Amino acid sequence: MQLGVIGLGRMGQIVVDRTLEAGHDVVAFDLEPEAVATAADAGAEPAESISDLVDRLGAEKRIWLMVPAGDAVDATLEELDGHLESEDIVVDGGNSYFEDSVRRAEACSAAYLDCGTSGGPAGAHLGFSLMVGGPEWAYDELVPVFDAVATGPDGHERMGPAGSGHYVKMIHNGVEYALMQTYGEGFELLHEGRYDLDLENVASVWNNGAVIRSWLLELCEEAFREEGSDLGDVADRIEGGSTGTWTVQEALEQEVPLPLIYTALSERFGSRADDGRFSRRLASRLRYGFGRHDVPRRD
Ligand SMILES: NC(=O)C1=CN([C@@H]2O[C@H](COP(=O)(O)OP(=O)(O)OC[C@H]3O[C@@H](n4cnc5c(N)ncnc54)[C@H](O)[C@@H]3O)[C@@H](O)[C@H]2O)C=CC1
Ligand SMILES: O=C(CO)[C@H](O)[C@H](O)COP(=O)(O)O
Repeated sequence: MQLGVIGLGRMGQIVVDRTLEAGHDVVAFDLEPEAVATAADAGAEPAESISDLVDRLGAEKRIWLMVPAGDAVDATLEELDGHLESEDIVVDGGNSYFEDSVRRAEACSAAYLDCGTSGGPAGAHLGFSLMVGGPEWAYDELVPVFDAVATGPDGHERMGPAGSGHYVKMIHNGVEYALMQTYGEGFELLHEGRYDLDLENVASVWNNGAVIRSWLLELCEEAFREEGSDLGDVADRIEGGSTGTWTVQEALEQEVPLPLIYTALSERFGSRADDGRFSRRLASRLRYGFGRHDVPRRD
């Protein structure tokens, strides 16, 4: 099969490599010429623009987008518009908002597959886990590519109609936030607690047979090995947050309680207060108000 890949960053390059390794042909484009050169070194046919990429693809075009979620997806689809027919297939493998994917599927002249992709660049050697939404015929047609990009045939599934792939990935990310938060809390208590513990050793022993073993826990072990038990100079600030925000918004709309995911998201927002949390400062001042307790002051 011949696949066009647009967006050759951390994730897109892996899509290129794995598709080539499985014996397929790849035509590759990115706004950054260096990224296109890297894909060409790996064996892909380089394209100079999106219309050049389209021209290099055969009659039935299969195109995988791996650009940042949001405007970049719309901009790419706008450029593809006019070059696509109903027998063509576009896959969006990024972390797009599922309602955007429903809208794009309706507007796109080709069959549109929204594909939630999990595994991250660090898991690429195993292949990804792919959650796909959209028309069944298009999913079936792309099975050889999904087999290549995923861990294998068990690493991808069609979830349902348009939007369902990105919907499942959005909630996956909410779970990811909460798991990271709970490992963080456990290790914080171990770090602050009664014993002087080597946290890499704790993570390692937990990863060998413990109920709570997982890939994220293996990554905790790696973090303590590389940064030390006190996490060295890693700052108390967590970026990201869009997929977790969408998960919480959806839960509010569906009236489904998910306090753990909400708390994990709140911790991220709280971590970004430059000057300490206003709410905690007010609570401290109120303790003086009612109890004449001392108020710790800034220097
Ligand atoms: N990094 C991760 O752990 C994961 C990322 N994702 C999602 O995959 C998508 C890509 O992520 P990354 O590869 O990490 O981002 P990245 O920032 O490493 O790569 C994005 C690439 O897209 C290119 N690009 C941007 N706009 C473009 C356009 N209009 N036309 C052509 N190329 C364009 C950029 O030049 C860049 O090379 C995002 O939606 C992200 O949320 C999904 C799962 C895991
Ligand atoms: O989808 C992913 C992992 O599964 C991406 O790494 C995503 O960026 C994680 O979300 P956030 O940036 O909000 O932490």
